[in-house]
Amino acid sequence: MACIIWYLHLQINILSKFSDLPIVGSSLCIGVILTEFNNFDIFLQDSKLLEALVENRKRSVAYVGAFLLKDDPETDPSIVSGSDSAKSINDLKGKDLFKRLHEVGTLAQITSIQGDQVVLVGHRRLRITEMVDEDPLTVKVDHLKEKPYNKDDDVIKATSFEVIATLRDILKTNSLWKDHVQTYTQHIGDFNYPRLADFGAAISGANKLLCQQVLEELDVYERLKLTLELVKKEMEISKIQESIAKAIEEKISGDQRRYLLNEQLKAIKKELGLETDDKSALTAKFGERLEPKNKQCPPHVLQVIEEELNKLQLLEASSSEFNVTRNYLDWLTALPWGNYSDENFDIQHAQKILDEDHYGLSDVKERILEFIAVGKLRGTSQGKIICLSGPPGVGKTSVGHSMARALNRRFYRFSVGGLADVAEIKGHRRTYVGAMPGKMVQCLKNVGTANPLVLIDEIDKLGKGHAGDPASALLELLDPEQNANFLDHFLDVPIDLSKVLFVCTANVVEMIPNPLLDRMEVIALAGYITDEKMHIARDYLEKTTREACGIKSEQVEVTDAALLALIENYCREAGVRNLQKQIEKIYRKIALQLVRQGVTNEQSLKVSLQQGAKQLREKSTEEPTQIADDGPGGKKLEDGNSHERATTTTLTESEQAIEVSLHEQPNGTATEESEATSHEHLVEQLEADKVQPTLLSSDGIATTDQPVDSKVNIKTSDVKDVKVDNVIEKVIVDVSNLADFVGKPVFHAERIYDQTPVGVVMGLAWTAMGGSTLYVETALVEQGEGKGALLLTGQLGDVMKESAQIAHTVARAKLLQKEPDNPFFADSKLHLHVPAGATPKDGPSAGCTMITSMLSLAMKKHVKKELAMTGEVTLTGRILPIGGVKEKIIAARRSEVKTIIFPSANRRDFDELAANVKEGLEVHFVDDYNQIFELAFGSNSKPQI
Ligand SMILES: Nc1ncnc2c1ncn2[C@@H]1O[C@H](COP(=O)(O)OP(=O)(O)OP(=O)(O)O)[C@@H](O)[C@H]1O
Repeated sequence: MACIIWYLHLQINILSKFSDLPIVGSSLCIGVILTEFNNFDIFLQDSKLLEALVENRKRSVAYVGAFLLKDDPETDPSIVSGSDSAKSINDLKGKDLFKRLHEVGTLAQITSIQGDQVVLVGHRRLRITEMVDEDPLTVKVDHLKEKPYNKDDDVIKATSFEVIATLRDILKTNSLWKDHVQTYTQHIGDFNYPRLADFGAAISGANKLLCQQVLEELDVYERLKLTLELVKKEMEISKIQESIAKAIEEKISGDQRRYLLNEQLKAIKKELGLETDDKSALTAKFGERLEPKNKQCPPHVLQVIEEELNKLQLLEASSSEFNVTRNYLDWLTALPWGNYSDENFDIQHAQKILDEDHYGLSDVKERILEFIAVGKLRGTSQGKIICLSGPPGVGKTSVGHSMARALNRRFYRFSVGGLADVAEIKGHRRTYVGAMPGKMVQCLKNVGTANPLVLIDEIDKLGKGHAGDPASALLELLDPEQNANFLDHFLDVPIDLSKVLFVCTANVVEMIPNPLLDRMEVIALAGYITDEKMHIARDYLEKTTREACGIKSEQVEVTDAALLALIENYCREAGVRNLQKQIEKIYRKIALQLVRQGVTNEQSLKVSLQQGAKQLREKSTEEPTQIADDGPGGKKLEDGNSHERATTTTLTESEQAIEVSLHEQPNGTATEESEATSHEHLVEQLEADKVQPTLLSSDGIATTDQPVDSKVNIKTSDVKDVKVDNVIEKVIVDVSNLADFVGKPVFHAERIYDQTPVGVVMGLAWTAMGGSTLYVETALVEQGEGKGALLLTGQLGDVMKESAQIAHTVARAKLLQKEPDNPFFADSKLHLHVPAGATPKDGPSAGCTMITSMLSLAMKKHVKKELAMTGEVTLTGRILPIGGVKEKIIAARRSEVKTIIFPSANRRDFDELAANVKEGLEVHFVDDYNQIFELAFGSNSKPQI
């Protein structure tokens, strides 16, 4: 008992110290989980308590009691931290403190005291019985012992094992527990069940209230169960901790990996020069690009480039501004500053190239040569804008191309047909998203020289934009006065376009905006007459098409008659594009025909080759005798393979059948005897079939040559390599089979009448598609006094309608002059029609034709046969000039007109025409309608009865 008293005494002091423990925080748990295997540090703030402890220790009383406080905010979740109760814990003394203590606590040994730090080791359980002193709090206690238990109880054993196993598992996964491992392994022999339960609970890190439960539990089995619960919970926490750690580790390592890979990628890109974002790489790239043109590059451009490069360095690589600047620099450095191709002013060379590419067009070629000659004398060819005008397909674009070739300039073509946006020419401002420079800057970048030949196609079809006027922008571009400092909106630095040679093309010159037209040198390409088309077709179109189709000239023949028929019946327009299409059509069909033939040949060849090779191999093993070839050029048999290579004979069906029957000999091998018989039979068959073997050319197309004696070839084929002469299989396109290639004629003769009836006269018209003939027909609708009137049909435009009114008046005056008593016009309602009704027509040039048609009806006289006329008429009967003389003459020739009447003012145009265009025509030039009257109704014109 003395011992107990001693203990009690000690513990009174210790307990009083414990009143301070809540302040120290971590020491709270000590009150619950102190075991003799662990040391715990606590810090005491209560000086009185500390003094008492030091005093006790000096007296070798080194034991205290440690108790957990009730309602402690750290242990009891129902107490909100910072509340009044939590705050006042430090101030608790005496009874108040006593009431707040849990009854069961731990007897702890003080192992050291350093300042306010006290190190405790727990030993056994205590229960408070009564309070002895208030400050420091001193209490009486009972020592508690576990309830007796059966050491061999299986359930207790099993539970304890489970606790141990769980603790081991936790130790494996949780590194925090490693410190405890040592203690655990050191004292493993000292463990009994209650101590194991205490140890497990002490290191579990569970809630202190739960630990207090373990402390208060005196039943060993129950205590073990409680501990097991705590360590199992700990195990789960460990697992969660592990998975959290793993996930975080993965995330971190993933990020790190990505970072590393990115860095590597950057390094690789840089190494390969692909690094786009790298500013220094970009600067180096632009610098490198600019290096060769540095000297020729204008200083103002160099300055801008330098400024932009500096700006680029300051910009964030991911910013949009950076991309804009980079794009801008890209364009700026890509332009061929000061890089010119050497111009060739050699007239002979130019003539050669122009003749090489185009037939005829002598006047056009002459104009181009003149232009080059001027360039030679001046040393430069800029300053002029050439406009090639004419109907479609007359070669405007290709003449432009030839010009570039002749002058040794790079060629660039762009079409402005329907172009309505000025930005297409002048570029967009850089600030817009997706901004692009204009066509000219694109052209310069594309061609890589600063003096290309730029062909602006379809300039007459320029659109009218709501955002600016493209014609005005073109003016700035084309005008030699302005284009030395052409300013593209995107580029924003002046570019010198004065060295660029501009060639425009147009179908109708009148449609070109006047200020533009004013600056142009118009060269008209009128269209081709039949004779010219024949030459173009023969010497140019056919040749190029044949090559394009991979056909050899000896395989095809298109006769002159077929070509003529093609031109006259299918391709009557001014240009030759349609003619080109038709020729292509013919050649495509021929190509198909040849390939089909070639494929058949190839297949049958394979069969015969296999057969022949097999037979030869058999033969050469059985009968090595060499047999001379009796065909021309035959060779001695060397081996089966050489035979296989050389044999190129095609067999007919019957031949193949025999080959197959040979092949199907029993045992798979033909006997020598049966072979001999079979071959004889084969030869007979072939003779009967009149087989014409065809030789395949290297490209798989059957080539043709001389017919061969199939008997000789086949006879030798089983022992020798066969040398078969080619069979001619020329495809001939003639008038008779032309329709098989190009279908039925599309055009029928423009001539409706052989001899025009009374009231009908042939006129000549001009359209954007070239010239054409047209009839003006006048008929009487009704007659009666004062009924004179004029009805018009045939989709006539306003000008043509007016022209008809004028014609009516002039015709009336002329009739009055010629036949004063004839009241025809005053009393007749006339109907004037111009076929074809579906085609809109306009213009004043049919004036004289209309008058003649009306007079013919009035006087009931035919006009002269094969006569056509054109000319505008004034009210007084004067004849005014018209346009498109060449086109009209070409159209007249097509309609087999022999006599043409033109206004006198057009004589100059006529004289300029080539002799072959004028050939065989009787052309009259007139000033006044009276002259036409004489020519149309001359002495041989008789009134109709
Ligand atoms: N005199 C000629 N000699 C040889 N080939 C010609 C001749 N005239 C035109 N061609 C050929 O006719 C085809 C059409 O010519 P191109 O495309 O130049 O016509 P275009 O007048 O520019 O037509 P569009 O007004 O429709 O643009 C080209 O293949 C061209 O080579």
